[in-house]
Amino acid sequence: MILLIDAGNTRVKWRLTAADAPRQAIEEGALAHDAIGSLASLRARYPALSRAVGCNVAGAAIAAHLDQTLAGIGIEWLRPGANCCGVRNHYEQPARLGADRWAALIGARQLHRQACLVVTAGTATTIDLLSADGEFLGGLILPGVDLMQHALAHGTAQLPLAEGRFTLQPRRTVDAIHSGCLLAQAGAVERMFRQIASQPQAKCLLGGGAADSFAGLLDIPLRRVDNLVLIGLGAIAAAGEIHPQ
Ligand SMILES: Nc1ncnc2c1ncn2[C@@H]1O[C@H](COP(=O)(O)OP(=O)(O)O)[C@@H](O)[C@H]1O
Ligand SMILES: CC(C)(COP(=O)(O)O)[C@@H](O)C(=O)NCCC(=O)O
Ligand SMILES: [K+]
Repeated sequence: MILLIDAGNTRVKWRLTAADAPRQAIEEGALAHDAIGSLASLRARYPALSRAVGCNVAGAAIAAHLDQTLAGIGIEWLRPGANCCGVRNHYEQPARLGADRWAALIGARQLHRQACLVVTAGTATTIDLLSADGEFLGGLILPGVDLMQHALAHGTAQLPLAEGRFTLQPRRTVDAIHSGCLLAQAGAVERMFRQIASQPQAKCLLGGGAADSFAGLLDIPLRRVDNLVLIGLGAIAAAGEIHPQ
């Protein structure tokens, strides 16, 4: 039994799987950073749990807390490399790519073996290009929806942090902010998708906590897939492409 862990800047997503069936969740969940300790109960409830494979982009303190919580098992942390599970990493410095982005690309490759735009709407939004041959060609990082709205509220005198409604012709401040932040996300996605739109069966795979806030604005071939990172980690673990520390 393997515990897959995706430690993002807002939430830690986790999935317990059988070693030979990484896509079937025995149990899964998402935790706020201050609830990481609750993962310790999995060891008592699942004595067969023998491995943990994770990626962390939330900093060393979160990694240390997870390592401490799962000390009896030992977490094998993913470090992006040049190649893994049929995906080639064209980042100038491959190891500098976010491990979540790397795992999500590998997860996407498991699900769609044509040209693909891998979009994760998390704390930040990432928009990554994967060729039909599994080449990671590069991608964007932009503030997530929430971060955009917080930036406006904190960076200006008059803009509130308040819920607005989406409209194409906003006539209220809160709607202007909400609509601007959502269209910024959708615009970046649709603009990047143009690079692969003409390729056969090109598709956008969209996941992440904020995905549903703008998925409906996207006028491109789309598949909503949450937890691409966990799917990728499962594939990496099953392929033996992550090496115990
Ligand atoms: N229902 C929602 N509508 C819009 N944004 C949401 C919603 N639920 C969560 N979010 C946002 O999603 C982000 C967290 O998503 P997640 O994929 O867990 O991020 P990360 O991987 O960065 O931890 C946060 O910015 C949060 O505000
Ligand atoms: C861009 C990210 C912050 C996204 O993380 P998240 O929003 O999922 O917490 C993360 O992938 C990261 O820290 N990347 C490292 C820099 C890079 O990918 O170039
Ligand atoms: K930072």
